[in-house]
Amino acid sequence: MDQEKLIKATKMMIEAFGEDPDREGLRETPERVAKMYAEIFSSLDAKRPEAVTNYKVFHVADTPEMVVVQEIPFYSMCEHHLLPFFGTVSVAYVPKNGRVIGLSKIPRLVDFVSHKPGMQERVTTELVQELTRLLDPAGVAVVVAARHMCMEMRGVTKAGQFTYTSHFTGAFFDQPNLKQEFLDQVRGRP
Ligand SMILES: Nc1nc2c(ncn2[C@@H]2O[C@H](COP(=O)(O)OP(=O)(O)OP(=O)(O)O)[C@@H](O)[C@H]2O)c(=O)[nH]1
Ligand SMILES: [Zn+2]
Repeated sequence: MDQEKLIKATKMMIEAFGEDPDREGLRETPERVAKMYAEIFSSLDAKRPEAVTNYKVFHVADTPEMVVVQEIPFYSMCEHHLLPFFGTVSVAYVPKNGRVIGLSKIPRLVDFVSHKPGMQERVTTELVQELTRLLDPAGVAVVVAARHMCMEMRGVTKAGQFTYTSHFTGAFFDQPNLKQEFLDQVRGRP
């Protein structure tokens, strides 16, 4: 990420607001903002989740029916307004041939797909795609519940609403009872 450019752009924005970029409270703001974007858009630099951590696959003798990780908090930025959207992601997968992944890798994948400018729909589908690529499970289920600051602090200004998105593949798509079991676990828990 081009830190110099971000520093210059932030200074220009402060000037465009009609504010004084040299006043005490704002003097170091361009540097802070540049560092902040490097952090919250870290996936633009990493490009692939494997650049941040390994995604070792483990083998277990008895394959569980499904693995569920509930309500993983996430923060992202909408690409339309560069304002935050945030909430929780619940993820489940059905292992194939005893293949499982370290549990912490699922929140790490959530961070990877959300640390760039995006849309809630893409957080949802990219998470499914990455888990499928890394583990090749028999099915993946993802439900995202999020609040969008671009709908709360500006524009339509409707506060406190959750937007839900979901994506189901493989066994979750083919077997309605499995999908229902997952939904029963995450329902009403935004
Ligand atoms: N589908 C989807 N839309 C989003 C997401 N985040 C923001 N948006 C919407 O993106 C749209 C951008 O629409 P535009 O008409 O170009 O922007 P705008 O004039 O600022 O729209 P308003 O928000 O209605 O004032 C808005 O309707 C936002 O609510 C998201 O994650 N998914
Ligand atoms: Zn927006």
